[in-house]
Formats: sequence, C-alpha cells, structure tokens
Amino acid sequence: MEIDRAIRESDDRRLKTKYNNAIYVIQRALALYSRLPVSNTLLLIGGPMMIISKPHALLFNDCESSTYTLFSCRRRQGPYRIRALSLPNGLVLLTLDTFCVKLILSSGTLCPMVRLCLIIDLGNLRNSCVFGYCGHSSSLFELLRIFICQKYELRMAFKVPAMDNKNSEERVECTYEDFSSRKEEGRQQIEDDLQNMRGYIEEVAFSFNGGKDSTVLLHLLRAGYFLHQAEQKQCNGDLSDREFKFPIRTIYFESSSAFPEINSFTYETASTYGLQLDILRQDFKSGLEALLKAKPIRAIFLGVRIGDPTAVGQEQFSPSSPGWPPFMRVNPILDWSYRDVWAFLLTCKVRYCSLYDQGYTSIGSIHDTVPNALLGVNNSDNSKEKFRPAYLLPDGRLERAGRTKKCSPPVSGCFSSVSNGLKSVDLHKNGMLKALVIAVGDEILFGSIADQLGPSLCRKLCSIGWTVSQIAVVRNDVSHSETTFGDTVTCSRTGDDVDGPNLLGEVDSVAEEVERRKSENDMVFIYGGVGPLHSDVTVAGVAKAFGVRVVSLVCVCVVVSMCVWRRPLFKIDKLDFSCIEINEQISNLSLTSIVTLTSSKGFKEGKSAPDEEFEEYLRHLISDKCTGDRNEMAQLPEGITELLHHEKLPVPLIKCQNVIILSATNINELDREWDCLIELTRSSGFLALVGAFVSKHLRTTLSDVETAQPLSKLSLDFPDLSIGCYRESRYGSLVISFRGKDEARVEAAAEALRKKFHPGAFNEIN
Ligand SMILES: Cc1cc2nc3c(=O)[nH]c(=O)nc-3n(C[C@H](O)[C@H](O)[C@H](O)COP(=O)(O)O)c2cc1C
Ligand SMILES: Nc1ncnc2c1ncn2[C@@H]1O[C@H](COP(=O)(O)OP(=O)(O)OP(=O)(O)O)[C@@H](O)[C@H]1O
Repeated sequence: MEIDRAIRESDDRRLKTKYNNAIYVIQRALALYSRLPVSNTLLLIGGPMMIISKPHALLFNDCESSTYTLFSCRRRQGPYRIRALSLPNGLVLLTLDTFCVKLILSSGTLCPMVRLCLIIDLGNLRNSCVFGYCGHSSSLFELLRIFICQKYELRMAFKVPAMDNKNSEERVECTYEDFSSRKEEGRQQIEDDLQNMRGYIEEVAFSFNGGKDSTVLLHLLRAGYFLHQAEQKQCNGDLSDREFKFPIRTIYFESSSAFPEINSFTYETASTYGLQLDILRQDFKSGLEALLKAKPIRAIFLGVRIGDPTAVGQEQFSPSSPGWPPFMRVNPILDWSYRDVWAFLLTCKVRYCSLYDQGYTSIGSIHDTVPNALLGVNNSDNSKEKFRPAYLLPDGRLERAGRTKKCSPPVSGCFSSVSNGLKSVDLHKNGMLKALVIAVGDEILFGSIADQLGPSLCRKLCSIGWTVSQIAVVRNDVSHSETTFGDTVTCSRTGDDVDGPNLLGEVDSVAEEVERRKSENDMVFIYGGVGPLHSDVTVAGVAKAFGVRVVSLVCVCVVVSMCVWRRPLFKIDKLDFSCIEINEQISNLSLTSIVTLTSSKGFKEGKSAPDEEFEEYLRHLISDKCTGDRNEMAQLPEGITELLHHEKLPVPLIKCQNVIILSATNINELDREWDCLIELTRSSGFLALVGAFVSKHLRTTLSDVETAQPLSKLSLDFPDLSIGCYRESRYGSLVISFRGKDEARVEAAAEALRKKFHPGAFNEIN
C-alpha cells in the first residue's frame, strides 16, 4: 500500500510514530467493534438458498472436467461457472477455487449430513468466500460454521439471513453460453451485494466530511485495514492497492451551507476510493439516530483532534455523549497536531480539498469560515487579498482563526484574536443574533418571588442588538426527583456521587433546557441555582447538557497542568483563585508522575468523575493549599469552561461554549456582571456587539378591525422589521411598535402605516 510505503520511507520519525499509533488504534477498534474480521472473512449464507437446479446431476466423479450450470443467489443475479465435486456421504461441492475445495472437504468430512455446499470465490474479494449450505438444520449449520472457523483459523464467520425460500422457483438454470454472456454482470452484482453485506455487518462507520483531518483518517483507515489483510497474504495471495476496496461504511452529513469545494471533494474522493457513502442531510444527532436505527453501527471513526472544540474531554475511544445514540467514538488522530496532519498529507502526496490551498486552515460552513488572516499576503495594490496555502501556517494553534463565529478565543492567554479583517461584528451586522435567557428557581414558578433579572437581561441584550428568543424558567426543586443517577456525568457538587433523593431531577430540567436550546441560539444566559447549596444545580446541569463531567478546582489544576504534556482539557489562564499557585506547583511535577496520576488514579474510562481516592491523592499532592470548601465552591464543567475574569468581579463568570452562567442574584449584581461582560467583550470579542435596535411606538384609537388588515400587509412589506401591537387595557388605545436595525426602515414603515389612515390617527409615544 502506497501510503504505508511513503511513511516508512520518510525520515520524519515523529510522523512515523503518529502513524503507527493511529494504525494501532484503528486495528484495535476494528478488532473490538467490527464483527467482521479484518482478515479472513467468511460469509455464511444460511440455507436453503443457493440452488443447483438438478442436484442429482452434480454427483460425478471427475471434478476437474465437469463444468456445470450455475446458481443464482437472487433471480436477477448472473450465474457463475462452477466446478462440482462429489464427496463422500453425498456431499456435493461446487467451487472455483482450491482453497474452497479443501475447506469443504473438511467440513464435509465433519458433517456427513450436509448434502450440498457451494462456495464461490469472488476473485479480488479473495478473503470473502461465500459459503452456502443447502439444508434445513440450523444447528448443523452452526456446527459447520464453528468447524470451518477453527480449521482455517478464520477469525470469524458470519451467518447472514437466509434467502427467502419462496423464491426457489425463480432460481435460474442456465447454459454455459448464457453464463459467458452474463458472467460479468453477475459477478459485479454479487460483488456489490457482498460489499453491501460487508458494510452491513461491519458495525463500524467512518465519518467523512472532506476536511483535512478526515482526509488523513481516510488514508489511515485504508492503510490499517489493508495491513491487516496483508498479514493473511500467505493463504490469500497478495493484494495490490488497486484491488483493495475500502470496506467501511462512510457517512457524510451534507449541509446546504457546506462549501461547494468540500462537497465536490467528498464525492470525488468517495468515487476514487470506492467508499460506500451514506449521505445524511440532517443534523448530526438526528442523522445518527436514524442511521443507528437502520444499521447496527457500534463504533464511528472520527478525525477529531486536540484543539477542536469538540475534542474536549474525549479520548481515543470515547462513548457518545449522554442524549446521543449509543456508539463508540474512535478518534485515531486525537493527538495529531496541525503540523502532523500536513506532514502526513504532503508526505503521502494525497489529494486534499482545494480550499486549503486558498488559505483556509479549518473548514466549517460558508457562513462561519474565511481564509486564515495569518496566511494573508500583503498586496501593495488594492486587488483582492491573497492567501498562502494552509500548510504554511506557522502556528498550528491558530488553525481555527478563520472560523469566525463559533470559535471565540479565550478571554486571555496564548491565543490572540485573529479576524482576517472580517470581524464577527461585521459578520453579524445585518444578521439577528439570538439569545435565550434561562432562570433557574422554583421560587419563581411558585410565584414567591418575581424574576427581575430576565426582563433586565432582555433590555441589555436588545441594547447590544441581540434578539431574545425566549425567557424560560426551570425548576430546581429537590423534592420531586425520581430519576436515578446517570452513568457518565457527575452531578455532584462535591465530586462524589450523591445518594438518596438527589439533584438529578432538577439537574435534568436545566440540562434538558440547555441541551435543547443551545444549538438554536447564539448564546444562552442562565442564572439562579449557582453556588454550593443543595438546590444549586445550574453548573451541573450545563455540564450534563454538554455531556461533560463536573470537576472540582483541584482537578482543574491538575488538568491544567496536564496541558504541559498532554492536551488542554481546560482552558484557563488568569484565575483570581489563590489556587493558581497550586496550578504552578503541579506543573512542576515530573511528566511521569502526571502520567501515572491520570492513568492509575482518576479519569478512568466510563467513570463519571475523578473518584474519592483520586481526590484524596490530589489533596495529598497539593497539601492543604486547597481546602474542601474552596474546592467545592469551584465545580466546573470539564473542558468546555472559560473563566471570564474581571477585576471588578469577586469570582469569574463561567462561559461554557455558548452558555454564560451568571452568578447575579439581584439587579445590582446583574448590572455589574453585565458591564464587566461588555468590557471583556470589547477586548476579546466573545460576544458580538451588533447594531442596537431602533424602535418607534405609535398609539391609536382605531379599532382592531380597522387596523388588522393594513398591519398584516405592512408586516409583509417590511419583513426585516418586527411590527407588534399591544393594548394597555382591553378597551383602551392600541400601541403599535416598529423595531429593527435600520432607522430609515423603521421610519418608512411608520410612515406607510400613517398614510393608510386619516391624518392624526396615530400619535408617537416614547
Ligand atoms: C459521527 C459524529 C458523532 C458525534 N458524536 C457526538 C457526541 O457523542 N456528542 C456530542 O456532543 N457531539 C457529537 N457530535 C457533534 C460534534 O461533536 C460537533 O458538534 C460537530 O462535529 C460540529 O463541529 P463544528 O461545530 O466544528 O462543525 C458528533 C458528530 C459526528 C459527525
Ligand atoms: N459534516 C460532517 N460529516 C461527516 N463527518 C463530519 C462532519 N463534520 C465533522 N465530521 C467529523 O468530525 C471530524 C472533525 O471535524 P473537523 O471539522 O474538526 O475536521 P475536518 O473537517 O476533518 O478538518 P478541518 O478542521 O480542516 O475542517 C471530521 O474529521 C469528521 O470525522
């Protein structure tokens, strides 16, 4: 295989190591999750299904000279020329290949009751022998299967559903001449069917989107699979690159906002490498739900890498998040750097999407991706800005700098904000940014207290040009919970599991609301339920919504220190907690001790949180610098948290991707937090400040009947404006409001309404 050769011949030792490790992960995943062996494969097709129309005619002595008519797996399939061989005990063997002859001879000896067996070797699918058994006994079939596996050291053999018996009348008998003319057609058909069957039973899939990382993964998967097959060379013959077909089902979520270059590259690649491409035109979650319902996929290969926002908290093998359909995410290139990716693509000289040669370094949708400004070539004239190819990006940590909207840079730290001259502000200037406001508190729902923060937050958001899609109030009542504990996310504020009547009920209600709404809104603001009390469930709920654990600050410190050798699980820079010293202290621990710490103590796969023992161990390590209380106060969602520190705030604000957790409990605190947020935004741009709304209000005594139709028409004429009406009392006057970003449009709409009625019908109010 050319890829394998290219890497082996390369002098890049780091690349070789990365390659070998990734191949190892791939082969391990295939061995674990693919029910189909990576090497010898035998498809056993349950009988009775294959047929020779006149079996008795096939009992002859000279197998070499006898060429007989054929069978058809299904009616439309073409026939095959087969050689028949009569065996003791009335077994008849039909085969094209001596390997198969041997195989059946043995099985025949073992199972004298087998009356008819049939094997086809499909040439370049050498490893996939189709073995048909014509008989009704399923236990005999099973016996045969086991025997054949053992005898020929096949890793596994599969029984695929028997063909429908009813079709037996339709089976085809044909002459040698028929056969010759239909041979190719038939062969192709069976090959296709086999490929499909293979895909079907593989139970692993590859998520491919034409990006650079998934392109690397495609070639690694091909190499991984190929190498495994090549091990079987001795009995199965050599496989050339050309002969090799990619057997893993490939899924592509095609979005209407994908770059055309990405789409065409994906399709071309699929055709070049014979990928069985399933195209899904849904969001990831619904698409996967539908796919997994239809197909028994247990593991999916992804090109996720450290540094991708989605990589946080993931390992090379990571179960899908809670709330997602169950499968194992396999990330063979998780630890590959940007440089590794390009070293691989360039060393192996494989094609990649043309956008990377135009300065794109990480590709999202057409709405959120521009070329990376760091690759811009300064033009002396005013011609269109040019960009150098992606592989020339000097600092791989800035590969997502061209992802303008979703990837907000950390508030401070080693990443600078790069905008390619296209600021998020520009991007959103004319667009509507949507926020959801969530208040957590039973008291509000009981009516004991009125929520003042919600309306105030709405006004603040409007003042920076955002639209509020909804204010939701969710519960945090501990007494109504009947839910049992989930398995992957720790909702405890102490890092330990909580027993008895617990917080999950309300943690779920926060989690459900956040999970449902976070993708529909550009930003979610949540307040209430933040703190160390039993009813303070917000942080845990947000963590659960993102499918990550809650970690205590002690752990965070260690996690931060792990960046030194491993990966940034937690973005953290300027902390006002005195624990920052501890952070440094831990960073000084030797690499080995940290490795041991993580591998032997906490972060065990499948465990919901660092366990007690781990916490203990940490406490011991960092002595009593971090006492229980402070630790418990600082429970944070792992990996997705940015702490927004401002000197005027006693504790930093917590931002988890597009969710901001406010700790304000009254209007004054909210005002202060908001002002700090806006100040921080000005320096780092994580919250786009788009043009404020302009509004106009007209009051009239006209009746609803008179105004209804003109107002409906006006709304159609001004779709960019929000035109609303409300009454101050049932029989009082009607107030019509016009709201939009463009003052002239607001004026024009108001004027258009006035013109429809007699002068003086409307009074402007503030
Ligand atoms: C095959 C596949 C599996 C995924 N599994 C999960 C998952 O288990 N949990 C999750 O939160 N997101 C999952 N996602 C979504 C991704 O983490 C992420 O949201 C997506 O790749 C969008 O990234 P982007 O915003 O950078 O385009 C999955 C995506 C794909 C394609
Ligand atoms: N639309 C999609 N369809 C299928 N798989 C996807 C899709 N989007 C993301 N993935 C999976 O998630 C992985 C990570 O996506 P990501 O966007 O970080 O990488 P990439 O697209 O391969 O490269 P780049 O970072 O240059 O865009 C992909 O390699 C792929 O396995």
